[in-house]
Amino acid sequence: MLRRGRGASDSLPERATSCRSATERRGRRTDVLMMTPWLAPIVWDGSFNINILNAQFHQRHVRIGLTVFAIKKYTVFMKTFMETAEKFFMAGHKVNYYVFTDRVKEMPNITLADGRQLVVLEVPSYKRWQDVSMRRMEMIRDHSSKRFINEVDYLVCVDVDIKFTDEVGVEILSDVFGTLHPGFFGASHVQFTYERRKASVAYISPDDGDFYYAGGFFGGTVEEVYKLTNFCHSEMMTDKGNNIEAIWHDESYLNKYFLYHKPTKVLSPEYIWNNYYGHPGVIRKIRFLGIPKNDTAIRNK
Ligand SMILES: CC(=O)N[C@H]1[C@@H](OP(=O)(O)OP(=O)(O)OC[C@H]2O[C@@H](n3ccc(=O)[nH]c3=O)[C@H](O)[C@@H]2O)O[C@H](CO)[C@H](O)[C@@H]1O
Ligand SMILES: [Mn+2]
Repeated sequence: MLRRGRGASDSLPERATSCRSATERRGRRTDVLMMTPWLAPIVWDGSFNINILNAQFHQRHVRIGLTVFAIKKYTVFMKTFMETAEKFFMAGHKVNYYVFTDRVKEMPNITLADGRQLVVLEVPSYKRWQDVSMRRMEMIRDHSSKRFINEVDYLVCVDVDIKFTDEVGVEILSDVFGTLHPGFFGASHVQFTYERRKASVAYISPDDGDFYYAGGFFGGTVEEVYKLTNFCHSEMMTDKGNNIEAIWHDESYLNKYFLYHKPTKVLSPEYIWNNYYGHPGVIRKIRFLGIPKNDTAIRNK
């Protein structure tokens, strides 16, 4: 029988306090922008309670696909990428690694935790590194409709020359999300390195723009990632037909997409940091860190 005496009501404040305490102990973030002007959350350390979020996503039995490309010499990054992902990426959830490569034999042999599997997808390579980078959009699009839609709920699409250095969990998941580029989160939109030549379909006027998003970390539901990658690939093909290529390749087209299709969640640069930018105080956690590479030694090889 349901008791409505003192005992029951006494336990309520206690439970409420324990839910609030994690955020309250750390204090509210007043040092960073926490919400976009279209009311999408911006995810910073201290802005969420991972236990509540984990419980919600476990209830939904969510399945997450992590797409990564290791074409030609970039296979050297795979071991560290996988080892650190096993430690920090979506621990405790169902994860499929989708690794696109032209060198299947060079894939590392790593023991995965329960509920996680590696799917190696053999794909062609391109001569120019810019084409390798840009064609990711086409390949993610094609596999989204053919395969990913049947296997996972969300896709997270990232660069390979990176390691996980702290937890990246379900707090990032939303219909469609992008990540603030570490070089521009404090900058004004006129300083963003959007494509500024009107001849390119990736052009963004100096009057426009919300944020500058990094090409190396975006995602969303499979349906939304299909729309995003389809847009970016089609726009790249239009430019190619007109003999123009946007200044920062896929990243420029991604920024154009997000200008007109606002992300439903925005990740702080904690999720794509690079030590090249030092260590400002607002970055309390570095979760995903670029590995310094010698571009001339590794690109186009
Ligand atoms: C962290 C970040 O935001 N990175 C973006 C940035 O440059 P990056 O300088 O980080 O580009 P990059 O050299 O890492 O290339 C992008 C990705 O393409 C793949 N790759 C590339 C070449 C190759 O031979 N083999 C291969 O596998 C690999 O997964 C790599 O991580 O700008 C690029 C476009 O200029 C992309 O938008 C990247 O996502
Ligand atoms: Mn990279």
